[in-house]
Amino acid sequence: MEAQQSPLQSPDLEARSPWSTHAGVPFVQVGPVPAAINGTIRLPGSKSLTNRALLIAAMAKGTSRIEGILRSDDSYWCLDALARLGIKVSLHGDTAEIEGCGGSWPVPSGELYVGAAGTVARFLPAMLAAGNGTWTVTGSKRMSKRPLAPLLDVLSGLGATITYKHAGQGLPLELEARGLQGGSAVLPASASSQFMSGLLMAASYAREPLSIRMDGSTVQPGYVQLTLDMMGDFGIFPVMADQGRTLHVPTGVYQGCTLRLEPDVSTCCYFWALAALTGGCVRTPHINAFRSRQPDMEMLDILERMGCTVLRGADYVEVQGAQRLKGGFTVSMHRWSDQTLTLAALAPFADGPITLTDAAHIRHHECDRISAICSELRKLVIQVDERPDGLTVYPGQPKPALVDPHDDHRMAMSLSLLAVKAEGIRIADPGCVSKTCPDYFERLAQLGVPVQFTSEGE
Ligand SMILES: O=C(O)C1=C[C@@H](OP(=O)(O)O)[C@@H](O)[C@H](O)C1
Ligand SMILES: C=C(OP(=O)(O)O)C(=O)O
Repeated sequence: MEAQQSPLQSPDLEARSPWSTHAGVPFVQVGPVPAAINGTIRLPGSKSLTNRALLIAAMAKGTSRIEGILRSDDSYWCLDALARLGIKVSLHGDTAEIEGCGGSWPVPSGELYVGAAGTVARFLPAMLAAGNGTWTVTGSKRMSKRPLAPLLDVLSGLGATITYKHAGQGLPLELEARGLQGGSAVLPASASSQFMSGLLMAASYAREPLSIRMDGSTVQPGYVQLTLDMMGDFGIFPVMADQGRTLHVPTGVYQGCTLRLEPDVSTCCYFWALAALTGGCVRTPHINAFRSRQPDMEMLDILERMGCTVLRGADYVEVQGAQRLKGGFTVSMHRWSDQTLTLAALAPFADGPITLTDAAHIRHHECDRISAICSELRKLVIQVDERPDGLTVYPGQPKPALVDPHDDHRMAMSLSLLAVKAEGIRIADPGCVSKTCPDYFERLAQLGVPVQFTSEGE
């Protein structure tokens, strides 16, 4: 029998794009798996790389060809905003050809909707501010509550005029752009690395060189490195100083180029976890295990620590599961916090408790992720201790329940991992995976995981 339920949160369906899946499907029942899961899974490009590449290509001089883009809600809203700005993009499957505007947006006014995409909400305002025009920027209900003020304060200091449409310094807002002055800026980076990435991407279009100092301890600094790498691909090379805390960005215009994007390592992690949980073997091609800079590559070290075998190649990663997963350790999630939920879902099946720390900022992601995963694990009768910056999950066998992903793709994908090893777990609102992996449940099914979409009462 399912445990007693609390009411489900209603998702913000306006943020689901034409690329989303499972509209109106209330539940999905996943698992249990009858045997080890073995297979090869080819995933599309990283969300982080896709939205960086699309936006930088739009600002560049000349045409860019971006191969292997992700087609999901987050990239849809990025492309939608670019179309409204007058950028010509042609899409052929997973290849985008983009005619860059060289820094002056062809349509200098209008309304731009960023959906629930943190990458678009934090990168686009900076890139708009580097041009000339007046735009209204709106986003999903949750995105309107997520932190944005530190970036907007710096953009105002550099020349933009920002008017907030609601109380507080967030979306929706009107941004009047007159180009960015150069000079120096101090950017608080402890709530999100995306502020720094956004400002960096726009900085070379300032009138003078801009030096940006990161204030406080930067969360997930690896994403700033991804930004610097992508800027380099388009010909702009900031210089680091002060042990990486300050970046000097020269003036200059991005040059259009051709790029093939690496698959999304954050999404790979769910499939690696599937191998770990079932004692199976999952291979993900086209990841360079020695050179990939995607922060969630750190998951592989933890899977090894849990007893899995990881094969690393120049063009693949393969994870082989363990007979019994090992626990009894603490991990700092400061550098790769998107996988906090994945580890919390693996933890009940380990032989000792697992403590996840240094992730207070994920309370401001797609939902309050620490509170949400604790509440859903408790519905499954798994013992958890919640702390301000993380949680401890104790070993246990999940009981049947209906669980709520809180309109968060990573909650849904992580809850599906718990369901793989238990009877009778249903997940509400399966379509929320569309933010980064619209065909997630179909991919599980292709690998042999029982997946059934159901409606109430079935
Ligand atoms: O720059 C990026 O592409 C991202 C940065 C991180 O966000 P925060 O630094 O806001 O935590 C990460 O969680 C997100 O999924 C992607
Ligand atoms: C935090 C995430 O996304 P966003 O880019 O919206 O911040 C995420 O994908 O886990």
